Amino acid sequence: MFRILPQISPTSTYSMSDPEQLPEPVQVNDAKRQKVELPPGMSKNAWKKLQKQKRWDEQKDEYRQKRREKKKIARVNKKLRSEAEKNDENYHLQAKREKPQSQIPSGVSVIMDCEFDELMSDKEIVSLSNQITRCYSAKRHSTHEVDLVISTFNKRLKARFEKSLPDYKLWQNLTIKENDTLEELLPKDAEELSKFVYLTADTEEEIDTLQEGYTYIMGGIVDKNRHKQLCLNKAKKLGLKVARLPIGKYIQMNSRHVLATSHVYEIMCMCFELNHDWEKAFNSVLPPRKLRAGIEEPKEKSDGGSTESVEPEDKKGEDSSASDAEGENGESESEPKTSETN
Ligand SMILES: C[S@@+](CC[C@H](N)C(=O)[O-])C[C@H]1O[C@@H](n2cnc3c(N)ncnc32)[C@H](O)[C@@H]1O
Repeated sequence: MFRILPQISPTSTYSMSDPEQLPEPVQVNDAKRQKVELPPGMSKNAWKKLQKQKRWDEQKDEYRQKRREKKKIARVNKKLRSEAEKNDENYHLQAKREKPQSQIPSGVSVIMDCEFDELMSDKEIVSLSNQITRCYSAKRHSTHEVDLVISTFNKRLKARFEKSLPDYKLWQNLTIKENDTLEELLPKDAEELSKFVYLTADTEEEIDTLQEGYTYIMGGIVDKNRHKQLCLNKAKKLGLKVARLPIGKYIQMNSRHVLATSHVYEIMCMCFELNHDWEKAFNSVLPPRKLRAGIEEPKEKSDGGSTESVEPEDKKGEDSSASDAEGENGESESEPKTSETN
């Protein structure tokens, strides 16, 4: 029930008690461009909100039922996948590794550039924090020392660690730069700068070997590739070389070649451990369900593709990654959205 109020303009002089003087209902176009009568006194926005609420009330049971079914299917699939992965030897290469007594210097450094706080949702920040934890674990278990620096470790990312993993301050062999941005960490000398390479899937330039004396930069962002060419453009602005991992050369994937940051770091560690055998390194890190054996790869769409990026699975007991926690469209079930435009 709503009270019908007349629309009063500053020049109106009619009396509220005289129904004869009430203004005519206003005609508006609804979303389907049909003319509908707007109750007098009700704004177009309020009317649209009300219609949306009505639609939601009518459809919510069906929506919830569908969501329950989808979750059930996802649970079954997850179980099947994890059983398949249990039997995959390559994938367990890295999981089975013991922490080495000492590490062989790799001569390579990695920077995770976390200057993208504003571009992520809270769930994506949680996922990124889980990825940093995975990188730290990979670093400690690697036979080779692959130096890792986390730059611009502040805002919600830092808050997440303070709240859920306060022990991170005791982590050794990982350099956390709270206030230094990537730009501030780069050398001013052009020759030195030429040994810094920003890794991105958005280039045709491909890495052959990880070169001693080089620093490889990874974008510390979880975005399901919403922000196309974000890191490529940042690298160009900073005058950095760019390169992608040689995925297509060695393996075939079910989805686009955009990997999660932690997978990229883990692959680099495994590459040293496996005598620069990229194929083995990819197979030991990427879950088998993401790989395709012997099937010809379809051409990627020129707009950057529409398939999902590959997120690492979160460990048991940790928060789920953004891709797991969100619905297919990243929406959550709640009231209908009211961000209508007029
Ligand atoms: C989830 S991706 C970020 C995607 C983001 N839209 C972008 O512009 O890069 C996280 C990071 O992992 C690294 N990465 C992902 N896939 C890669 C690939 N195929 N080759 C090289 N680096 C890759 C990049 O450094 C990238 O910034």
